[in-house]
Amino acid sequence: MAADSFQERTVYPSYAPDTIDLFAELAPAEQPSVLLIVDEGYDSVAGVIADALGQPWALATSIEDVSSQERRVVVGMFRTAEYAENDLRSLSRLVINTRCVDGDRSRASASSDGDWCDFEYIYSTTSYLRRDIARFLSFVLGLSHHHRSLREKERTTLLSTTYPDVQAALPNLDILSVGADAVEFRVDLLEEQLADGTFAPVPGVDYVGEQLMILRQRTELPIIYTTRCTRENGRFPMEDPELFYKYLFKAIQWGCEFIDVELWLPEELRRELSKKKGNSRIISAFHDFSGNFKWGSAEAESLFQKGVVFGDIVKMIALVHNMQDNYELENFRSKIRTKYNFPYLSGLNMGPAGQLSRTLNRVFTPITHPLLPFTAAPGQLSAAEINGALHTMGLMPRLDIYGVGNFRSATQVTFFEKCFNELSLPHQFIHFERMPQGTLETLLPRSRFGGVHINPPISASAAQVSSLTEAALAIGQVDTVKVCGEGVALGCNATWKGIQATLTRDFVATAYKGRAAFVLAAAESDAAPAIFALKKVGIGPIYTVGFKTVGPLAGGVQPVRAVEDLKSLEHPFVIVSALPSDRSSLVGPLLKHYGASVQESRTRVGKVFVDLGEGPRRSNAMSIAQSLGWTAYDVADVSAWTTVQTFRLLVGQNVPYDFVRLTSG
Ligand SMILES: O=C1C[C@@](O)(C(=O)O)C[C@@H](O)[C@@H]1O
Repeated sequence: MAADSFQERTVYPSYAPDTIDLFAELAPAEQPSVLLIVDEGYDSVAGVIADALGQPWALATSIEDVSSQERRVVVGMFRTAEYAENDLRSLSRLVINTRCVDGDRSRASASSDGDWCDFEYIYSTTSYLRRDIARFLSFVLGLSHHHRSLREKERTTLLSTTYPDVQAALPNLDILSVGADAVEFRVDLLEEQLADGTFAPVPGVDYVGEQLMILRQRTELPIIYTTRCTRENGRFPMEDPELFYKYLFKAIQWGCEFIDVELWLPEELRRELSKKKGNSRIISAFHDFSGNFKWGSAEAESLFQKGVVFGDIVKMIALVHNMQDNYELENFRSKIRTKYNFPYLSGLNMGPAGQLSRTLNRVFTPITHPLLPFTAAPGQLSAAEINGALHTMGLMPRLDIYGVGNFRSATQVTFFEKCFNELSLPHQFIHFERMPQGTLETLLPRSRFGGVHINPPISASAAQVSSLTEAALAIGQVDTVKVCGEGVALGCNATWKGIQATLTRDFVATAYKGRAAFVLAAAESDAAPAIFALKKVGIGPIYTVGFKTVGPLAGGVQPVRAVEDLKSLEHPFVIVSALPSDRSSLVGPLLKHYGASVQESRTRVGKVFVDLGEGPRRSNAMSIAQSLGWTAYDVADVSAWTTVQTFRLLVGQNVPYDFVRLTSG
């Protein structure tokens, strides 16, 4: 990119609620063609990866073996096979080096050097393997939506962790990351203990990879990978810029969502990282600790111009001593928006005098937490402190957020109150058991009305809202009404998002592409969010049992009228049951019917069962599904993901799934 090409950058809408959801967006074009390099004795990872992708797999001992496989077959080739780097490239497959850190380390290979592989997957079989694999693959295949959903948020924050060993963060990570949109992994602060008891001056690549793996297994948040140099309040030595390149390039290969690239690094290195970044995004970072930095200077503007060449986000941070510097930063921020049309400036002042800027910045504001060992920079604030300050300044008015319905109401009230408390949000959660007709009309005009979550949902045609999201319209149901601007109420559906998040927790979206699904329900309305979610992941034919689909969701959906029909239908990859408890005994026989006939090949047993039914179940469908080797989720899994979505829609803040599970009992 030429030095002045920032003017040609794509500019994204600063705020667009989920109206941009289109079926085509998530449904991937085709199944990927993947080659895994595996160590002998560790080849079972190829089966797990293939299963997460919903593709068959095979092992190969030579390049010729790989070439003879169909492209959709995930091939695991032993590292010991004879091959040259060019051979790998000529296969036109996505090459992923795998590295297990369990057990006898001497048998596992060290981290790879160079770019002979596209990505490197570091794993441990002891816990969370499947969820971690699905997340990694979704990201490297470009199927994750972190960047898009961050773009859509009005304010984003990053949790600035400062651990010498991330293991120490794990017990508190769920609570630490309430309100955070990303977690910063400070590579330079890691302390690797060597065999002689001393600490490595720079943590080794293998150690860093393992620490990253541990962190990623415990948070669904995107990672910001940072190698902060000594001059900018970090510990990475500056003598050798190549060292930074080596570690940052590894971050790309490890599938980190964001990498922090310091602006002082030679242009060549920054260009190279930008060329190779794939789906990762670059944060161009500049810190000034001199205490003399002037936001109004020509230097500040030219630093921005330099940063934006290879930076998707530009971070500029200066140590200040005067309140005036905050006003100058705000002028600078608005100049960057108007003159360069660039909304992704993260501009901050460090030191106590700069704290105002930490409340006004909207892009990846670093946050600390009282449970962290120390703050990563002078003047850093917690999410609670920032929210408190915003409220005091009148920038975060107190809102009344309503919850309607009796199902799980007690836990929902507790959950919202806990989050408001933890984040020092000024809002109030008000709960009604029922919503008599006309309630919404009376709530909407109230000045403090901040939105409502309605369970069970109301019909989209009856919702008295200004507009509907595409999802709410197609599903025909509104479960959340949020306020977007004065007097504008948007009717949304969060349930389908909860179902979609559940479906893609252990499987990559491509696994669903073109495969069949069965949906069981007593009425279309009970199944509509599931059908929408299934269409979003590109599922093939959907067969319905117990109801018929009419209206916007009917395309590609076919009712099963008689048991004999089953013989002629494609075997399902997914079964979703939304049956009420008194009819839930229908599910078991269907699962058994297809469970017994899943042996298409030894590699394709992975199938998905989702039980959306509430209340006591007549059958133990979950255990039947699990005993047949299916991945099974119940309504509590879906509800937790739906709560994550609802909280985000209504309050604009992120809460981790595990925190929701924790607080919901
Ligand atoms: O760049 C930044 C911002 C920061 O320096 C701060 O001022 O909060 C903290 C660092 O961890 C982070 O990498």
